[in-house]
Amino acid sequence: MTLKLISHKLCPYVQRAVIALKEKGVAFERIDIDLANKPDWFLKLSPLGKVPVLVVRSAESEVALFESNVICEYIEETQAGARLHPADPLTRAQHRAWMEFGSAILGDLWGLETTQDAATFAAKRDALAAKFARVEAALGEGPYFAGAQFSLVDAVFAPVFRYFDVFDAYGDLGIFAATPKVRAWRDQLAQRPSVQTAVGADYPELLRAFLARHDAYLLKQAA
Ligand SMILES: N[C@@H](CCC(=O)N[C@@H](CS)C(=O)NCC(=O)O)C(=O)O
Repeated sequence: MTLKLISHKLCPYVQRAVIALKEKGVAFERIDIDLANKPDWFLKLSPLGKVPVLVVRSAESEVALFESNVICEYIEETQAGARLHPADPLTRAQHRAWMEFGSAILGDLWGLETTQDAATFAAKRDALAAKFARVEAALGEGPYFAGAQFSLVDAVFAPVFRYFDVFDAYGDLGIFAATPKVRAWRDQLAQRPSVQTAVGADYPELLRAFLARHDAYLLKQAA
């Protein structure tokens, strides 16, 4: 079986799949596409025209999986290596719920990036801080979401935090001020090799250029 991940260099949903594959030590091919100019072959594979897509090829078939959390689950179920889900069904279900929460937070983050006025920016920032307060309440003693064991919840949140690394360069957004456990978790994830290598060295530069294209309030604040 071969695995091919259709990717975009900035996409946090792609990164969670990359982190899961790297944590498992699985070989895969990564193909970056331009989302502003999607190739026809990609549009045929991806029903919503979104990355990531994982193309699973065997002697019998070639299947294109979409939806990042589904891709992570498939990787966990089929690949050897470290277990990225807890064995207990109830705890596993809780983990899946927090993986969904990680996607919801990304939606809020997207709103923050593309906001162009101060009042909307402040409201969105506060909404995001409130969501991280819920994460704070769910965290234990660390270092990872579930304690000592790195899990798919960590794979989902690591790229969320990585976005903030770039925002931090533009001043403290105040989002993590009241969430010390989230801050410690974020610092821990930043040291994980799978997380560090999930994006290229050009990531910060590409993200800044992306924000500039969206005329983000965030960048104006820094000017
Ligand atoms: N629910 C999807 C979201 C993926 C997603 O939004 N990907 C973005 C890039 S980060 C995308 O492909 N956008 C292209 C578009 O919507 O045209 C998942 O979890 O895989």
